[in-house]
Amino acid sequence: MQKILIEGGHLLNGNVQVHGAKNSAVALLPAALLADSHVAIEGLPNISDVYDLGDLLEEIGGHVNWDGRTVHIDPANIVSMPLPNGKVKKLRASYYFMGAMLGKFNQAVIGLPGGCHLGPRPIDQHIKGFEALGATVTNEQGAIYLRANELRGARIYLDVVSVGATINIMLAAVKAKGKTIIENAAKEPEIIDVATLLTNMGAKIKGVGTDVIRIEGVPSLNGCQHVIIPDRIEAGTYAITAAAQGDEVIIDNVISQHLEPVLAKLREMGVRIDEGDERLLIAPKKPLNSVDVKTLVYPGFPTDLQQPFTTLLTKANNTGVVTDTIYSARLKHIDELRRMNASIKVEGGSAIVSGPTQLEGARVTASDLRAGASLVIAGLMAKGVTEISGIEHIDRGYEQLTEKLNSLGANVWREEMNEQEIEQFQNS
Ligand SMILES: CC(=O)N[C@H]1[C@@H](OP(=O)(O)OP(=O)(O)OC[C@H]2O[C@@H](n3ccc(=O)[nH]c3=O)[C@H](O)[C@@H]2O)O[C@H](CO)[C@@H](O)[C@@H]1O
Ligand SMILES: C=C(OP(=O)(O)O)C(=O)O
Repeated sequence: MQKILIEGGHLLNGNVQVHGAKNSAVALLPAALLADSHVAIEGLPNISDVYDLGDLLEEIGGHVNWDGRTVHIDPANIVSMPLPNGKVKKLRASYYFMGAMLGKFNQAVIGLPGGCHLGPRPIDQHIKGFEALGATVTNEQGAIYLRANELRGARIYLDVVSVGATINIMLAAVKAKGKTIIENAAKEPEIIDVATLLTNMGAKIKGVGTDVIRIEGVPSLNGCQHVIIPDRIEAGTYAITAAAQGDEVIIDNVISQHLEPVLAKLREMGVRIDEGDERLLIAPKKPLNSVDVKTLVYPGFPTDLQQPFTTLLTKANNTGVVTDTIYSARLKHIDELRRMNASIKVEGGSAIVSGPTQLEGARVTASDLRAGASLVIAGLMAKGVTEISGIEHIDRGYEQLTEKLNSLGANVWREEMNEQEIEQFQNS
């Protein structure tokens, strides 16, 4: 087990390249099993969630070959094998095997998903959608059993705007008989990316990117080639990092429209941002002003950047209020930031950050992926050395984080934890 160490205080300069979107990748891989022949997906990130999903595809008979950042999936021998345990429990997106296997085989047995602990993360809207399409869904000893004689298109209104439910229902509906309409659908760019893959496979989907998606079922789907979109959350993390500790940082492979609410908030804080062709230049030349931030469904401010942004606010003048309306309990980074001298109060579900404070290096634990990112940014800003445990969460979503930061001038490294540290971490 490893930890990340950061010697803070170095000013960051230079270029950083963004990888393919984690939250697309983790849906594109299960979606590929719906095809009858070879699917190639280009630009995948080297992160543990992606490898775990590749392993799950192989467990059910898929042939998965990596050629650099391109994965080739031959789904011809995939069978409807139950996936009740093992890697499905490691990540959230294993739930996409429910929709994809139900769509392909009219049945699936998938363990309840893992992923970041952000408070309750129900999947009732996924199940509502599967049932509307004609499936019987039961929860037996922690695994979801889905069975249908045949899937039939239906009109499904989502009670909650959900990325996962929108994609999962699309995956199940593309081969259902007749028309499916998903109302109150989520509009995230990753949903459009998955619909693009499915359309290239021969699916008939209209309206993605709006809150009404219409799907006309087709009997079969073919193989295809697909290029993944850039990861807006990784790009946003580097934009926030640059605002916190940068001189001039250029972020390459960005669709800046995907980051509008984050760039707007950074500009409101006084950060200079130049938008170029697939790149952003971030240059925080002046003292930062605090802002309030409220997370919302896309195109609002993304919950996945709330924790990193909270860290940035510790450097700004005055008080900023951060409210996460998607995951009100996504606050586990706050205690760790306080250990580093941040002045943050939690009141009524909002984090009230008073600044500016000089953060100080400390031993802290990443409880989830973006809490990890927020602590890394804090470590870069802090005086002294910060030690972060729980970094397997960070590796779920950030490729070569230490290498990328060091290329910008940071001093970040990994070390093996000793037995006592592992014990402390496991008891924390
Ligand atoms: C793999 C992946 O893409 N993960 C992203 C996805 O997670 P995920 O797809 O799990 O998140 P959802 O969009 O489904 O969740 C949004 C909100 O809806 C609630 N909800 C969701 C489903 C449901 O059946 N019932 C229900 O009540 C959730 O508790 C949450 O409050 O979107 C989240 C919100 O942008 C991001 O933080 C995650 O990074
Ligand atoms: C919450 C996240 O991921 P997951 O849904 O995969 O746990 C995230 O990417 O911030």
